[in-house]
Amino acid sequence: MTKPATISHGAELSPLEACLLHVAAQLDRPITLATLFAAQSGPAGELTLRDAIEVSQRAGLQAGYGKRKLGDFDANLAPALLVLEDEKAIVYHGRTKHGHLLVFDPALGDGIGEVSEDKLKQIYTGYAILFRRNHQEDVATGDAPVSGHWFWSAMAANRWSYTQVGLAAALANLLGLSTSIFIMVVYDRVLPNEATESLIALTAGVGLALGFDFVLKLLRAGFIDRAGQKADLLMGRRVFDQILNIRMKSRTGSTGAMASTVREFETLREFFTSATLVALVDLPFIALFVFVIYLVGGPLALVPALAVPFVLLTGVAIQPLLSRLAEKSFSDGQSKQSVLVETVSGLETIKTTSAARQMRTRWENAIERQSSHGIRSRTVTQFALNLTGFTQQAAQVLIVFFGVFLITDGQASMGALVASVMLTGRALAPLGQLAQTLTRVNQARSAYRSLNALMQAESERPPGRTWVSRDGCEGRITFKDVHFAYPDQPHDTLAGVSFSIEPGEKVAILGPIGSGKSTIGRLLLGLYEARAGSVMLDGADIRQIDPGDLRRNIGSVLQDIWLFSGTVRENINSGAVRARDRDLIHAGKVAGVEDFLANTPSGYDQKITERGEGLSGGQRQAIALARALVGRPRVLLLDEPTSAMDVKTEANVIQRLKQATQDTTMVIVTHRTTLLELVDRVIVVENGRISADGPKSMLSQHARKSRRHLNVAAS
Ligand SMILES: Nc1ncnc2c1ncn2[C@@H]1O[C@H](COP(=O)(O)OP(=O)(O)OP(=O)(O)O)[C@@H](O)[C@H]1O
Repeated sequence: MTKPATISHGAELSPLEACLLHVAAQLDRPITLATLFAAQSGPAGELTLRDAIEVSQRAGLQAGYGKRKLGDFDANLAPALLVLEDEKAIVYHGRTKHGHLLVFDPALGDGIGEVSEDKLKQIYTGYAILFRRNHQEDVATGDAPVSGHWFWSAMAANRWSYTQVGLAAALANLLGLSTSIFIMVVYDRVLPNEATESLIALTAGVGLALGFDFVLKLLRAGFIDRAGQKADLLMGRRVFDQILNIRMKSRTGSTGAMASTVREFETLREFFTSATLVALVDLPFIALFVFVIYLVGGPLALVPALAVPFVLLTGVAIQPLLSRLAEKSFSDGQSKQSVLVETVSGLETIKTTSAARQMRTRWENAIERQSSHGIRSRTVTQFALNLTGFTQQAAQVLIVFFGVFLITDGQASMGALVASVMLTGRALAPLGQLAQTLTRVNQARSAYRSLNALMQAESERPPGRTWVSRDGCEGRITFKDVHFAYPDQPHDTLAGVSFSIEPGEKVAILGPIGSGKSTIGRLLLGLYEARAGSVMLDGADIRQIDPGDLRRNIGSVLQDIWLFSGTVRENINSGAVRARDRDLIHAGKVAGVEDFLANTPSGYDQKITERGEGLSGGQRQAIALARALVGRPRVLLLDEPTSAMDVKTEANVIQRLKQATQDTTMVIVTHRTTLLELVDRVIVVENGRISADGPKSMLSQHARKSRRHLNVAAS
């Protein structure tokens, strides 16, 4: 048996992944490993079929998954990905003259081989993914048609469900006429003639219509639910992916506000998948009811014909007010959420400082505003609701009033009057919910607006964007006259920074606080882009490298350590794609994680709470360091990696790190002289500029001057 496809740092590619990379390369829409890894959502971190389709679409391919017989495959369908049993896959390329199939099988290496149709039939699941290229222009402009608008394309995908809802509503409304007509016929024909047989036949007919109506309503609810589920599936992931891929500079507003915006996805989804929509669908049928009243009761139709526009106009009149109130209540919700998130995440600090009062005041202000806007919104809604109720009842009373005159004049029958009263009630019924529906329309619109702004924010992975795929890297870092300013900052944080670090070189970046040291690291990781100049890895501008590939090759420990809830193992392994146990243990040893895990019964499976609470600062740093090391990256970027460790632990970590990273390019941002043991060269940054760059010995030659200048603490 041959070995499975591998990538440079050892993680194995599944057959599906290898096949997808092969197809994408064949169709000239290459997919980078990083893109592939970023899409994996299977339980064991593997690529699912759904992920495969999503990745293809992002890369500018149209991909369709479905059932297809092996005999149907001809040259037009190549290349196609055939799903085999046991989670295997191959790529179909065509047929030979003898009827054999030409296939790429990742288990057999890079070439294309032949296989007989009968042999393949035994393991083919019957399902395949077919691919087609989007036009190059679509890809270049980033609007590949398959991806479409995050919201409207999902709605469009539901068009059949909504057509069904519309048809069901039309039928239900037609059937709704039956009871009124039934009563009219009973009054006018059955009662005077005592026609019991007709009565039985009519009752059976109406009974049938009511039963049908009941089933239709059930079906309608089912269609709407299905549309909701589909919308969830199509939009939910896109919204979350956008959060993951949003450019740091586009991340505006607080964490709470962003979370609140995303939560509003629920409001939007619910609007399009709830009874509210049904109420809107019923609106056009009012005209039908008024027309039937005209047929039945003649001039009586004037009453609903006037009542309906009256209620509708009231709705239109309160619309701007409701819209303004919905916007306000939306932003109130955001501020409330911001205060809440900030308070909960900073609880320890808030308790130990006098910030509690400040946060409570902000919270109370937000609540007060929300409640006062809520009251106003409810008052307006209630007013409209009462007015509609009043109009409905007044219309029915008026119909009876005029109806009596018409009957006396012989222009209408008793049955026509009763039917008109019932039909008027039915015609005005959808208007009863108009005020609430309008409120919800406005809420949904506010939610859509802010979610759309989030979805339109600049992404690191815009659809259709392709990168040059690079597997490994040598580790040469170059900054060429880099200028950079944070968003909304008037001054450049980095003003013309240039340096070059050779593969395997170890460099410390020193400088006073706020001088721009960490910013250099953020630019290297591609978290922010230089305003002018370029940041390069192995001679390639990092803007040409897939951000995932870039960060996979640069192991980093940032100044603010962030651990997520889960086990120590999960936290460390998140630093690599499918990390192997031996890499985990190696990284844990070097970073000093094993030292403190040795005393725990669960070892690497020890649970960590959110943000690593429950661990000491030094322990958190050790886990973060192990996370940076586990993928055995060619570049290490460490921003104060040991600042919370005691002297002995730090010394041990430094010794082990020195041995483990002999070939690694290392950039350490620090104030601590102890870490200088790891480096050969220092770069000094002051006010966003490089003020010195040279061998480490430069520090001891100018020790006193440097200390004062660089803020380097004595060890
Ligand atoms: N996200 C941000 N938005 C706006 N300004 C920022 C942001 N992060 C940092 N800055 C500003 O950029 C400047 C440089 O910050 P940086 O974090 O690079 O400093 P540093 O040299 O690493 O400092 P320290 O030694 O304190 O870590 C600071 O003046 C800071 O106020």
